[in-house]
Amino acid sequence: MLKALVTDVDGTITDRRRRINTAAIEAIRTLVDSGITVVLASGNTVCFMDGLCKMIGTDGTIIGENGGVYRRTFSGTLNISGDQKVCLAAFEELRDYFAEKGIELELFGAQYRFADVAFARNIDADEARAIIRDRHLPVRVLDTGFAIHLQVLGVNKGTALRELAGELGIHPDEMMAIGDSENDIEMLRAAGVGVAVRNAPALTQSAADWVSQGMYGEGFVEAVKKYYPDLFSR
Ligand SMILES: O=C(O)COP(=O)(O)O
Ligand SMILES: [Mg+2]
Repeated sequence: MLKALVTDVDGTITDRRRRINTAAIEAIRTLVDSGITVVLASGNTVCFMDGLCKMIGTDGTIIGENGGVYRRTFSGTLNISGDQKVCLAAFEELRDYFAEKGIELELFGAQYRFADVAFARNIDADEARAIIRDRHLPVRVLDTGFAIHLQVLGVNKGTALRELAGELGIHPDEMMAIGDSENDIEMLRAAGVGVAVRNAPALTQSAADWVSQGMYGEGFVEAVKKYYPDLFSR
């Protein structure tokens, strides 16, 4: 049996408007009560995810800031593998570029972030990518559908999944990962089983071993039932 489930949050256990799917919460609790480690893996901040883990009922093992941070259990040490200084320097270049066009970039949760930079989707991510490329800045632009993030190259949810697997004493092949967006691609590849929910873009779907029929939280529940049939047959 797959020993751990690593799940994205926004767009995977929530709908497009970020309302959490209550059947997904129930499914996660069934896994946790059966001894499966459930890891929430998001672009979001540690403090946001801590509250979410408490209320859903996991042990607080998380991957945050798109792999820039990860931690085993609520009381574990927070590992910071991103480099926020580099991301902030790139953000300043983007901020100045878009300011000249009369567009103001709105940072998300800056005071709560350790490793990456996130801001509102009021610009075209591809235009930001072109600026980053032209200026040879060592960051990647990620559009999650909920925010735009800047992350240093070589850090993503997949690298964090592998490192976390080491801390948990299990192999990535014994893990299942579920996601909905381009920030999930590496973790879908890194895990033994990678699942994309139906609302995921084509590139994310093609990185998955299996794609659900249902969208958002319904797709999540479908995947959990498919890969853990014994836990849901009663
Ligand atoms: O923080 C975001 O932009 C999206 O978060 P997610 O990785 O949970 O989908
Ligand atoms: Mg998502």
